[in-house]
Amino acid sequence: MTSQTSIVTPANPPRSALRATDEKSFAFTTTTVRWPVIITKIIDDVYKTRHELDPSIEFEKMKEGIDIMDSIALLKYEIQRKKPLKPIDDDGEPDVNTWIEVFNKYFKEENWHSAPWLFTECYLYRRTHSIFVRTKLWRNYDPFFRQKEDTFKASFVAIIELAKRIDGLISNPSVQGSDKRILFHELAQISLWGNATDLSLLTNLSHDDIKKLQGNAKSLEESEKNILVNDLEEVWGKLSHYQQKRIDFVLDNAGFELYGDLIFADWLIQNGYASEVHLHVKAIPWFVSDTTPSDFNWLLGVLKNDFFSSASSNEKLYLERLAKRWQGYVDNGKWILKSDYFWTSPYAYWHLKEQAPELFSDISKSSLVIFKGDLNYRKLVYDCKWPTTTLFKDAIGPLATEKGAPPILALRTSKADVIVGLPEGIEERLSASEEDWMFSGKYAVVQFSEGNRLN
Ligand SMILES: O=P(O)(O)OC[C@H]1O[C@](O)(CO)[C@@H](O)[C@@H]1O
Ligand SMILES: [Mg+2]
Ligand SMILES: [Mn+2]
Repeated sequence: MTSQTSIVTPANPPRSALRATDEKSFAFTTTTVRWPVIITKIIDDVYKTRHELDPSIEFEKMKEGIDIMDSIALLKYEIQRKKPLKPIDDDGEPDVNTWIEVFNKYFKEENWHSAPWLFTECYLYRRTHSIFVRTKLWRNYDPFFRQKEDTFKASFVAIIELAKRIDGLISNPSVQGSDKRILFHELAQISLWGNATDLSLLTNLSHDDIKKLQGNAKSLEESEKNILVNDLEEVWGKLSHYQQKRIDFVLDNAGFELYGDLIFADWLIQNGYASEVHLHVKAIPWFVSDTTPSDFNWLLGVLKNDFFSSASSNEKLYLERLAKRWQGYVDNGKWILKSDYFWTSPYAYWHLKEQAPELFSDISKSSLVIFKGDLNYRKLVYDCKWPTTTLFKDAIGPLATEKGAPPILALRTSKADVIVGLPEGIEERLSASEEDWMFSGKYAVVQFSEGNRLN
């Protein structure tokens, strides 16, 4: 066990790291069971795309497709045989030197199980990216796009419901002050539970989930019971006092989760709680479902088009109105899309200021930075074995205390075996009846840190 006073590095987190060497951990299940499935799906996807090509004109792309499938299969083999990690090949990407450096400094002697899980998992997606980026004709290919698109299609019912809901809220400005508080809770929860659609856990929206997302008071109450710590009321108390009115989202998954986040962002703008929303997305395909700039543009595009063929003309109207308003935010600079390579780096967010000073000073200007989803949470708390009663502020380290640290809100459904900030007794109570409570995605935490503003 490392102590908090020694220097924190990717190989030496503030507590001992989650690792696949612990066979009872979710890190182990992920490494041995979930990754092989995820990787096999990449191969299937490339196979499908390749099959649709015309050999008389796309011969070279077909040939490259075979090489890609080969390299991906080799990657799977390395993982399953617990092979040593190797440096990322110099693929010319803007972040490749960081990866090579971190590898050489800390992980040269490690294998797929011995290195911290946070590193191996990020490294897996960076290795995958490298395979595509080193080709000529598949450089910009996203092997997860097909899955993202399918899940979005399947979320049709909830998408229409939310479009109607936000339309009603916006065209009815007579909602009283006290109701705004309830709406804030509702929309933040839509954004929170949207994360349950994460593709890497291979889950899909069930009919019940969809109903929960429709936002009636009863279902809201019900899902609220599964939020183990909820700081939303504290954030609500501050929201109307914000001077800057800039809110940032460090986004997570594309498709339905992104849609729910944008519904929330739309409401914040319409009600004057934010005048600008900065949306941080991933620069490369990441953890299967994460939003890239092209996923964001795709979403705006399909809402405008006839993507949902089964929608009635009335339903299409709601979507069109919403899409037009959202496109307007983008065009007028109210929604600002950003993708910094730090978010897909091997570093936990304890290193944000040190590794990405410009990004740090940028988010310092925000009134509230909302971190979505499980991986962002793992990176905030350094993915290590904190006692579950550790204060959130302690677990996010420098991001709570450093000069300029902005107010932070984590909206996280719990899908990994790390969680902090729980009241005494919760861990014991849940562990007694649900072995998988920490990583099943059933429970959530909503945690706030006020940061250390300059003024
Ligand atoms: O999209 P999210 O919520 O960050 O979840 C990412 C998934 O990847 C992991 O972080 C690791 O596989 C899981 O814990 C989680 O299922
Ligand atoms: Mg995911
Ligand atoms: Mn994700």
